[in-house]
Amino acid sequence: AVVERVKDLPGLEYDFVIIGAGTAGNVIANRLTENIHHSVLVLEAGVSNKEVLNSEVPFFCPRLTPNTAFDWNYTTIPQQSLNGRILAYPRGHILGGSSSINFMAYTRGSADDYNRYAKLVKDSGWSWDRLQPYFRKNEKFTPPADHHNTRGQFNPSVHGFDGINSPIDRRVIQTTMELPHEFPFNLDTNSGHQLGVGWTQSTIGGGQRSSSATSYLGPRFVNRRNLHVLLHAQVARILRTKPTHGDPDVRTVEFTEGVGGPMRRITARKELILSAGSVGTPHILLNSGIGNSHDLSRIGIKPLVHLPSVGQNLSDHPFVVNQWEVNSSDTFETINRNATVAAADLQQWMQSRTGPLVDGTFNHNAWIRVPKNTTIFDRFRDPSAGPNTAHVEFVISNGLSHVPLPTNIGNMSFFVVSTAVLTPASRGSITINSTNPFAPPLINPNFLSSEPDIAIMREGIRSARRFAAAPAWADYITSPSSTSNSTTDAELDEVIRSSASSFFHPVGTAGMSPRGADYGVVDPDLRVKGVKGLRIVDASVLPIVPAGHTQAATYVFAERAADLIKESW
Ligand SMILES: Cc1cc2nc3c(=O)[nH]c(=O)nc-3n(C[C@H](O)[C@H](O)[C@H](O)COP(=O)(O)OP(=O)(O)OC[C@H]3O[C@@H](n4cnc5c(N)ncnc54)[C@H](O)[C@@H]3O)c2cc1C
Repeated sequence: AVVERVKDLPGLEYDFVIIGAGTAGNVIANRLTENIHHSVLVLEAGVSNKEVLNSEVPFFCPRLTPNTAFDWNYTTIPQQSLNGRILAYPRGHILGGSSSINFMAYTRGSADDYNRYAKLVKDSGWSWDRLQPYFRKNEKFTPPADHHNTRGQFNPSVHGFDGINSPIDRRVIQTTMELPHEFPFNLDTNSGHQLGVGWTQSTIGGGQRSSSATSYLGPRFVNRRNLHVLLHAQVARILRTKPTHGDPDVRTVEFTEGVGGPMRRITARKELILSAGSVGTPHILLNSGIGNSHDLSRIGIKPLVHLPSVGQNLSDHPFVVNQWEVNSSDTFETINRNATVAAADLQQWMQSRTGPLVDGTFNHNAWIRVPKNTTIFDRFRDPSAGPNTAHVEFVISNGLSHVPLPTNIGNMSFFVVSTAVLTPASRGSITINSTNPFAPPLINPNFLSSEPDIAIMREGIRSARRFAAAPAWADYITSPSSTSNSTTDAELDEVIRSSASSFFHPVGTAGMSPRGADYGVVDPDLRVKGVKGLRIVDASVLPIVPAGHTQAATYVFAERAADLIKESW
């Protein structure tokens, strides 16, 4: 059951206590309670996902962030390489975590990404091949609610089976035929061989969002007698359970009951599982004295374990929007600027889960490597996980998706290609500067601080311009891109530094490393180094960001983690 008060819980004794009912946390909650002898409590700071319309209606996903009740509403510190700008850094503050507020793209990255993880942590269990059963466990492939024919849009053999037709789809596919060398069509970019242009697969089913809350905590699971979820429970820190010899035993957690409510404590009988995400997880560890002891002592926090990698090694994807004016009004701007149109579409969605709102904000992604003739890698090591891994992604959209729309666009409509650097060399951090556990952490993605990142972004923008210059767009696009005057490296750099922002994919802040390594935060079985009774299962353990949106990797890591935990008990 999901409850809002401690008094509504059956008691305060649980085998496992999970911190964070997010993407990964709910996978663990579901899988551990398959065994009726295991009792689980999940502590979630955020609100219920029930009847949050913008979380249900796929097309309204951009309305969930930033600055809403469903977002932690974090901002970054000023970004040095982005002209000192401060960026919004959304994270889900709702049952389902970021899976309840994200843009729903389901992209696995490349096989290279996972094989690199296995190598980095010296555990072949995290390789692409060995993770296949978990990819399938995570997925129930369903036909889209717009009833379009999906033949030729994905490869059934690489998937689990337990309103597209946007007006630009035809032109995207035509581009793959006109420029097959740079933009080949790829039947299924989730097969491990990601390169090329493919149809987007999304965490949408029956015309509405599928999150970890609607799936892993669906009614038949959340009502298990051995599973309880407490909302509005914000965890402050993890505490030593009892004095022990050797590594401290840390199965006790301190949290508030309700916003600003009293502090409570609870101790897991078996294990505490930290699933608060790439920002929340290092934040809680640092509040608990688990981090760089010198830094923690300096701000007045008593160190418990010296783990200097906590909060470090943050990698995230920066992205830039490229837009071209078009001669059609059959674009997202029409829904986003016209409340009457939106209301009619919503009416249709409510009645039948059909119409334009059943899809997210893009139907195609392109995964590309920078051209072989660039000189970038004469000077820098290629940062990709392997030769079949993209450096750049295009997210191809039928218009601008954020509301409110910019005020300076009048009645214009656009074709939009967002370019993201998938293989960043920059590393950022999550740190704290307060002993108050509820003060927000300092978030520094440190975007584009490493030279190859900006060089790759430049190539991505040039490549997007070539895409839009294909004959397929000639009778549609009516003006050069908004940044077309910028062509030299220096001019492009200015466009990038003045407009890049987060693609929302931070990982690595509690990174996995080989057993016995003197860096990293968790071992390959996800146990926190130097303590007993605590594991981390969420995106923060991925050592490097994959060349894909991060929810698929998070789900799949969590599925395997659940098996590792079950094996131990
Ligand atoms: C706006 C946005 C768009 C995105 N779009 C996509 C996309 O299209 N495709 C994709 O693959 N990925 C996308 N992502 C990224 C993806 O959603 C995340 O990588 C993934 O969901 C992370 O899962 P997680 O389990 O690590 O963390 P989360 O799902 O964020 O879960 C963490 C949970 O812990 C809770 N929590 C945190 N701190 C505390 C505390 N102190 N006490 C109690 N509870 C706490 C949070 O409230 C949250 O519920 C997007 C993310 C955002 C924010």
